[in-house]
Amino acid sequence: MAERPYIVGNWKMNGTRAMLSEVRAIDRSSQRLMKVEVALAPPYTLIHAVHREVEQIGVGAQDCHPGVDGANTGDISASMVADAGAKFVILGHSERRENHNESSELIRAKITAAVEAGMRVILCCGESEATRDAGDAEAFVTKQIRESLPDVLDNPTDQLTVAYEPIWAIGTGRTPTLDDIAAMHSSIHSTLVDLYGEDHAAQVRILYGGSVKPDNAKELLAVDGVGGALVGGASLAAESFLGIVLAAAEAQDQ
Ligand SMILES: O=C(CO)COP(=O)(O)O
Repeated sequence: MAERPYIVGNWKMNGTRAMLSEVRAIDRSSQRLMKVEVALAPPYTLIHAVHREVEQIGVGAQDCHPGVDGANTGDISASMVADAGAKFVILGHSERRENHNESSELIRAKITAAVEAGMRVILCCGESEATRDAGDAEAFVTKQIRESLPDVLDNPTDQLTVAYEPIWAIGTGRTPTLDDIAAMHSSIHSTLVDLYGEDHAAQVRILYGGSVKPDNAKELLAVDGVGGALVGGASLAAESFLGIVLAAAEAQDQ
């Protein structure tokens, strides 16, 4: 991978202001790990507070509405999260696809809105266990990526990160084999080459997500084509998240 590994914490529906002390600890320690790019995606309610707290690490959102403004009670637009301090948005997470019936078409509209608001996007993709067992995982993920990416990405190098998160590995303590991860990341890279050409695709980091912990991070991050990790549960405490950041720095040295 061309760039530094990228370790992103997705706090999901967790976190109150009491957790800002964890953010401070993550930020201050990440200062010593210049080899790794670190970011957190807290819930909307904490984006601004986290943004004000950090000096070294990035801050992002977990979603945005595809519209610009208007009568959408309870929704938050891309420019609103950008105004709160977010520099990127996670889109297409399987929890949103499942719990909110988000289609690839809607995700495409959200990516467009995020990019137009000047933000980077982490596009999530990943198959269910049934799809993997049927031998269709790579075809499924390729289709998800092709259908979710809009034409507006004129500069994917700066605008896009892809996160491969097999649904059955999220929050379960299970992970694919290292060979399966390598094969999927290679397949995703090929899709990006088809879409954007070799030079651009080489710069788009492909993260792995799903039960990344301090004790498995080093081997997962050493897999060919893995450019970082999208971390759920283990990002909620500074100690475990920093363990993963440290593993990324070590994997980089090897
Ligand atoms: O969904 C994830 C990150 O977006 C992964 O969650 P866990 O790390 O808790 O498995």
